[in-house]
Amino acid sequence: MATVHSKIKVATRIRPQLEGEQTDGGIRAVRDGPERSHIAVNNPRVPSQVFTFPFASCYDENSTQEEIFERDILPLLDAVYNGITVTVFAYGVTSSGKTHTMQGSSTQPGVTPRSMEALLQRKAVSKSSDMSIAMSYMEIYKDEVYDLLVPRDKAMKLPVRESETGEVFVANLSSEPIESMSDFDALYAQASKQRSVGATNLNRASSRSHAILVVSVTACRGPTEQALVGKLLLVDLAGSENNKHTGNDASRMAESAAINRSLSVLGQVVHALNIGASRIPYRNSKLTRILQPALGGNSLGLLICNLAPGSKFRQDTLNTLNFASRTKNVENKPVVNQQKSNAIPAGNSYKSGPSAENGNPQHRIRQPRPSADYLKKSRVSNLPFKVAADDQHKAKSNEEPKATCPVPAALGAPVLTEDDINARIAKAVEAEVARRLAEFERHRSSSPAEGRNEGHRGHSPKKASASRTSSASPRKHRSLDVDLKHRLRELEDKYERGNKEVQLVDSLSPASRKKTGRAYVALARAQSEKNNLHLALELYRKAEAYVPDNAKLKERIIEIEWAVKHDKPFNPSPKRAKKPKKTKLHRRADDAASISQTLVGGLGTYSDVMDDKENRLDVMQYTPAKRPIEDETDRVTRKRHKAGGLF
Ligand SMILES: Nc1ncnc2c1ncn2[C@@H]1O[C@H](COP(=O)(O)OP(=O)(O)OP(=O)(O)O)[C@@H](O)[C@H]1O
Repeated sequence: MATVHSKIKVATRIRPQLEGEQTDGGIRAVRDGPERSHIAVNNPRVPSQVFTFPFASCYDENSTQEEIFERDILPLLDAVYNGITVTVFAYGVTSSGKTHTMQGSSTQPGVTPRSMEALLQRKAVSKSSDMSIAMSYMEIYKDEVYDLLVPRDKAMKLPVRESETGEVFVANLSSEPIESMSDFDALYAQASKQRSVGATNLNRASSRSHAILVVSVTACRGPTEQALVGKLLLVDLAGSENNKHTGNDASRMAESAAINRSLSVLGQVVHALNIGASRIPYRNSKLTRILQPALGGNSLGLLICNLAPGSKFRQDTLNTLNFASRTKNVENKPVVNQQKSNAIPAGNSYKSGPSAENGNPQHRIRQPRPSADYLKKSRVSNLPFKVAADDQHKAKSNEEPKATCPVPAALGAPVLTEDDINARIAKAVEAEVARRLAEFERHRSSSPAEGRNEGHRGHSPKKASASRTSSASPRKHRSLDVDLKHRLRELEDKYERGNKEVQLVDSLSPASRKKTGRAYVALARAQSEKNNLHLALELYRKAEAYVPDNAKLKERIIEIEWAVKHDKPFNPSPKRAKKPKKTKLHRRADDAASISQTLVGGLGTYSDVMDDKENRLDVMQYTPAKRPIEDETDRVTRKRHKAGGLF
């Protein structure tokens, strides 16, 4: 059976306006039909432009926790119950409502308590007496993993490892059995108190870490001695931060840098998956390493993008929507996790450590590490959705190459390995052959009519038919052959180019990347001035491969895409008013912020990047004057000298 891919589902939610917050109504959730909706964002600088971002679910300010749970989460719990890993992650700028959506409050419980309640209810009504539920809870703080079920003063940094089957896991992470909601509430409340939270200007209780709750559901099914082990990962990401707004002090700034860096890697992983890169940078952060199964791997994924309605968040909103649009193209290959039930202690899927009470995480209740011989991934055909075939183990990982510990294929992470690409090319060629043969057949079967037409052109039908069978057919075959070869070459070239480009980007220093990005921007700009929008778009996208975190560039791409889609001329947004020159004192005060932000290059750091002259891409600040294309290089060079930096 063929492998079935499942794309990450994306839901968006606009939070209500907070007290004292300024909004201009520039962002709306619009329902186009029962299954179709989009987010509309006005371009405040060009009022006639409305950017639209279609998603599976778009929730507006009035949406309730219940609505989101019923529509988007509940259907996924079936999958967990059937042995599949499901990852739900909340993403968005700081104070956009991620924690509210995932955790909620006592009066408005969010996704996490509702999911736990639903799973426990399922366990209660389940005929299977051997269903067990357990939870682990961790946070990633400054790129280190800590166990939230362990008292804070005893919590050690936990390593992220990989089992021999390729399963990525957090070593020594404790796990507690859950029998009832009161069990869960007590543990969760205690653990949540340990999560790193701090006050910023934007959020009195801003999450300074990414929190990942893992709920494992083990169900032993009948006499087959097989247990299905489904997992639900509920991820409350820390928000990307613009330190202009947060007013962070030095220690918050370090946290902020770590948050933005990991989110930036998340964006890079999604970008690499989108362009079919041969190397996906999962290992560049603990967050992406742990979320690897949900990002082009073997779990089902739901991304909830939280949006803040305030006008000062407009750029962050566009960044978030941009990220969401890319994420919805990421394909996973979900598999069912099956274990022999005799490998699992009766009544509970977790081993008890010798001393759970002593607080030492090394000796607490731990997750079993499934060993290669009894961990088996298989297909289950009667699930409410389709899952991947066993050919996962044939695929190669597209993780970055590793000398000592290659990622085994059972991990299911690979998307678009070399073999995949070849398979795709072969498939595309096959489809092309089939299409052309069908066309050819159609053509042949309509020969009498053609004969009549040709008769009109002065040939006798007989003659026409004869000439077709004697000479036209081989000629057609020949041209078919040439066409196919040409197409195949095109596809191969495209793949080669894509790979080379990624390799090239990887091999360049950050400064060279910026330079190359800028060169593409200059060329793109020249083309957009000439109204060659398709070419300009292509060049801007190329530039993006070199500077993936430049928010302004992303915005420019969205604007041109909009113009191309609506067949409208592209009018660059008006130049922004120049900021007053900063004094030495101001500049010094800003230094830490802009340098760390620029180095981090995280999503949602646009203002910081743009305010850092040295690194400015200056996409929007060009004058749409009619300059000949050859002047562009000079202009860029001149500007670079003037700025004393790369530009
Ligand atoms: N849908 C909503 N309804 C009512 N209040 C909300 C909603 N979403 C968010 N809020 C409120 O907005 C504020 C910020 O929300 P929250 O703390 O969930 O943001 P966050 O994205 O998790 O922020 P951070 O990344 O800084 O942790 C909170 O006071 C929260 O109660």
